[in-house]
Amino acid sequence: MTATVEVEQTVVRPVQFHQVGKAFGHGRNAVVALEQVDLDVAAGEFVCLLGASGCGKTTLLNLVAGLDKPTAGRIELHSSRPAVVFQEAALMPWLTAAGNVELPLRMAGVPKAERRAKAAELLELVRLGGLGDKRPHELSGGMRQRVALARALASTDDNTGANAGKPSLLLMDEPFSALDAITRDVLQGELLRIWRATGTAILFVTHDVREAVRLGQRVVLLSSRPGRVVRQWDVDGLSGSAEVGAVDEINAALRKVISSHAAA
Ligand SMILES: Nc1ncnc2c1ncn2[C@@H]1O[C@H](COP(=O)(O)OP(=O)(O)OP(=O)(O)O)[C@@H](O)[C@H]1O
Repeated sequence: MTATVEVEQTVVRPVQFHQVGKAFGHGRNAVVALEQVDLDVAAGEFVCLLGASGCGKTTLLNLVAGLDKPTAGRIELHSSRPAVVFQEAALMPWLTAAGNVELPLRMAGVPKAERRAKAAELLELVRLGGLGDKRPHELSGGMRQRVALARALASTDDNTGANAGKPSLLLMDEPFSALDAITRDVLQGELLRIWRATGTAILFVTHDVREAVRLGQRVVLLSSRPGRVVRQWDVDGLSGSAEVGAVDEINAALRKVISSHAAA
């Protein structure tokens, strides 16, 4: 008699949503922001989350970041501490650029010399080498977002203690939408370079279909309130007419989602 041993191939997924719901308030006045959301992000994957205004994108990121708790379903997190990059850089104005990047390392108890070296390395990565002693008001909007990105990478890079061996996950909430078109275009390219260099998974929220298709490997469309996953597209490596075709198709689906909500 032969025994069969089944070896389970477990793919590490930094985050997995199982039928997640989130309601604010109670009873008749409750606002259901998310309903039955099933979503996962693989290690190193770049996922863009798209949806109309108010469909629950920020709520979803807040749940992953642990800033809020679901009211239904379950979220499995298998990543080092996720960090969020917001629309506004939200830097500490009294700290230098390097001091801001060092902050999460300081809070994690990383010794001074080590965190200085790490901050310098990350500022190089976001092409701000040599500007570590500048304060936020001395930097442009695009530069401040680069500092915010370096700070988030410092936070997710913590691979010690309970985080050892876990994949990193970066959460980005419309990080470039307050920037001018040229700076946005440059930073999108920079983000792709940094994503490839670091291998971190990214969950990126945007309103902009073009941005989602340019950056993401997968685009996930949420319905209008309550937010649910309506459709997903594999957009990895698209270029030329295939990229334009994907943008048109996703734009049409987004418009449909928005108009069905408006008619409700
Ligand atoms: N703390 C809260 N209390 C009550 N309602 C909330 C709260 N936070 C969010 N909401 C509601 O939940 C819904 C989803 O909000 P959320 O900010 O997640 O949407 P969004 O898709 O990120 O919107 P936008 O694209 O405009 O930033 C909205 O109707 C919002 O008013």
